[in-house]
Amino acid sequence: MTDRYDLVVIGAGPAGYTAAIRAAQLGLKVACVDDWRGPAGEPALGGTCLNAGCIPSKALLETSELFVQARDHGPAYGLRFKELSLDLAAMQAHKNKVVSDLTRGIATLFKAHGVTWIPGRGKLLPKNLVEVSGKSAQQLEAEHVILASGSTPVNLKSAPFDGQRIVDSQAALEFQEVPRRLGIIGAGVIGLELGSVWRRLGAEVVLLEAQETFLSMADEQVAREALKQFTAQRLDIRLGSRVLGSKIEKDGVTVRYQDKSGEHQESVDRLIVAVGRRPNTDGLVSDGTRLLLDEWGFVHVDEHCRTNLPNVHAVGDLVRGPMLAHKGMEEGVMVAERIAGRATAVNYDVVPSVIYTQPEIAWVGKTEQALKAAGTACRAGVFPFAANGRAKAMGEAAGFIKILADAGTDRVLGVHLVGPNCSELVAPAALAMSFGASNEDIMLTMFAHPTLSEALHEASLAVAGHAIHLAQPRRSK
Ligand SMILES: NC(=O)c1ccc[n+]([C@@H]2O[C@H](COP(=O)([O-])OP(=O)(O)OC[C@H]3O[C@@H](n4cnc5c(N)ncnc54)[C@H](O)[C@@H]3O)[C@@H](O)[C@H]2O)c1
Repeated sequence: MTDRYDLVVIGAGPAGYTAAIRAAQLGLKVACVDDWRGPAGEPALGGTCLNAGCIPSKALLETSELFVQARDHGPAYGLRFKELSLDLAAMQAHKNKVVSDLTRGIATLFKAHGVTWIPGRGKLLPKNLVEVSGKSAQQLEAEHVILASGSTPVNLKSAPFDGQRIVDSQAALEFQEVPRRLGIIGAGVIGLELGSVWRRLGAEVVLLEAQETFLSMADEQVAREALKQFTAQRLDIRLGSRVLGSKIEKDGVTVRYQDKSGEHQESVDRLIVAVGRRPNTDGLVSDGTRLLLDEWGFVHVDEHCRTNLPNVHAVGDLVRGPMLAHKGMEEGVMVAERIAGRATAVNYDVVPSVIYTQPEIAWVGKTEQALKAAGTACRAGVFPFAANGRAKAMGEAAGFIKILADAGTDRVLGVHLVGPNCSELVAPAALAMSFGASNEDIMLTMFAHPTLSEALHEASLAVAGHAIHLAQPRRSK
């Protein structure tokens, strides 16, 4: 028998489950097909983000940061304890509980909204039929289909995953002991976050990064400050290092790489490969279904996430743009609303990015170098956390907030942050930008004292040349 739905979503990561819930809220009959299996082989909702990415990594980042705070700063803050030790099994158990609570939460939300969850692998056939394989094998008829099958880590030929010594970002969350020496290929978002976790817990960490420029997607001033802080934490970041090959030994891995000075070799206990992710399009559609991909292998879509096939949309990591859960979620909402007849759009100019290291790195809008390259004249205001009372009280006064405003119109074009809680502080900046705020709008807003967010206010005053808590302000009216 073939069940009929208004909408079938393939993939229950943030983009897919959000689309399914929003469509159900709008009165559509919705099914969501997903093949993720949890640690005991049970079907689990939430995709990579909840099960093996954003959420578990944040649990480990939080605990490892608490450990460092207590070990390195506790005594200076007047905290005395006999001995601080790490119970890695308990740390992992905490992380696993956070994950299972949240994935079960999605199941509850599906139930509450009347979304039918079908565990199994979905494949799009011609005429919007969806074939589900696995235990619940069946065919579904769909008026609309949303493809949201996500992405998987890129496997390098020079260092292929073996699941034990050479691992991807998922396996790197499951280490049952702290590696003595950890190698990471790629000093991007994942490399830096996972490197931070294991460095804080005592591992020596070497990151091999092919690019000569550190964090080339970030504002240069932010990247420079972050590199300074990470180097002080003894994250050994080697830029311009191209991996040539690797060899798994009895008790570790040897990596061969090349930089300007020649060929080198590095021996580590474990090697994490974090060189990007690729869209999951393998087996997503049948041979007879002519779904158009772009030149990088992403599903080709327009600004409203429409594919070349009638009534078939694609969202999240499967399509162009940054591979960020929140970008996928907004696309999911947009597509669900458009299917239900609303004229919703995503504002791709205001997508916040965050790297959850310590200090945290975040930005929204354009970098100073991108504005320069485009010939857009802008005014910059920078305010350091060293002059913010709350950051001082927290003992986390490194970093700054930088605002870039159009020199002619005063409109805020970019906000760049490095420092404590910047993952949260980027939200008011994104809010201001999504309302098309001018720098003066931020200047005229009252911020609570003493808070970290005052640094955002002071950065806006610095754009105009009169930050209150800067010793050497520019003279201005
Ligand atoms: N906090 C977050 O928002 C978050 C967290 C995790 C992942 N993600 C997303 O997931 C995706 C994947 O993350 P990622 O860190 O793997 O990718 P990334 O693109 O952020 O970083 C990969 C890095 O690997 C380098 N690289 C590529 N090939 C290499 C090679 N052969 N040798 C050495 N270096 C090499 C690249 O130059 C780049 O700096 C990204 O799009 C990222 O934005 C986001």
